[in-house]
Amino acid sequence: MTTTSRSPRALRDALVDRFAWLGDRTDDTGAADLTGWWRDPALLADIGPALADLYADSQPTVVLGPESRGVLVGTLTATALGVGFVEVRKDRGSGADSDAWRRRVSPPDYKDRHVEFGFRRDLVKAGDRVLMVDDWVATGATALTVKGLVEDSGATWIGVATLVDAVRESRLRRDLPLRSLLHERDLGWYR
Ligand SMILES: O=P(O)(O)OC[C@H]1O[C@H](OP(=O)(O)OP(=O)(O)O)[C@H](O)[C@@H]1O
Repeated sequence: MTTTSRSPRALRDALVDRFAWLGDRTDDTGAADLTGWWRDPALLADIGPALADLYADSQPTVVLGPESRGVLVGTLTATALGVGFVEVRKDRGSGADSDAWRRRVSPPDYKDRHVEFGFRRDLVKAGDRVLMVDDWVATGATALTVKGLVEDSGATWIGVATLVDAVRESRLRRDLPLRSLLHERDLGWYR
């Protein structure tokens, strides 16, 4: 267990309080303004430990976070766990070191995009136990693609910890598996 300064209920209330919707909400995460969460020092300190606690008994050896906000919340979580962190880069393109890079293209995400995700092969190895962390999960395209990359590497996949669960297919919660601090409906809007 890591340590948060407040109960899960109080943390959820603080996240809801600091959250804002922008625009007309037609753009899912594009209309969700999470920036208030990072501005509150006490909230910033609690987010990593709270995400880590979602998988308290799983003993990850590394945390993976996709660009861009997965890098922010993933780093907080890895720090709370005392393990290292791997950036999962998007649409990195080909480079001279392409053999060193593990890549997969996603199915359509919440913006109907096919995104290429990747990380350096030597950063995730067989024997690692991998926790993925992100701010928001909608279609699950990002999470499923990262899961595939981890399986390609021979490492053990634990699951996904996210701040907000906005999944459209509930089977994803079991299949990924996915655990969250908030559901989209806690933020005052639900399809
Ligand atoms: O479940 P999915 O449909 O895959 O959507 C979830 C992803 O979308 C958001 O990232 P976004 O693509 O907006 O990237 P950004 O953080 O770089 O803005 C969010 O941070 C997740 O990574």
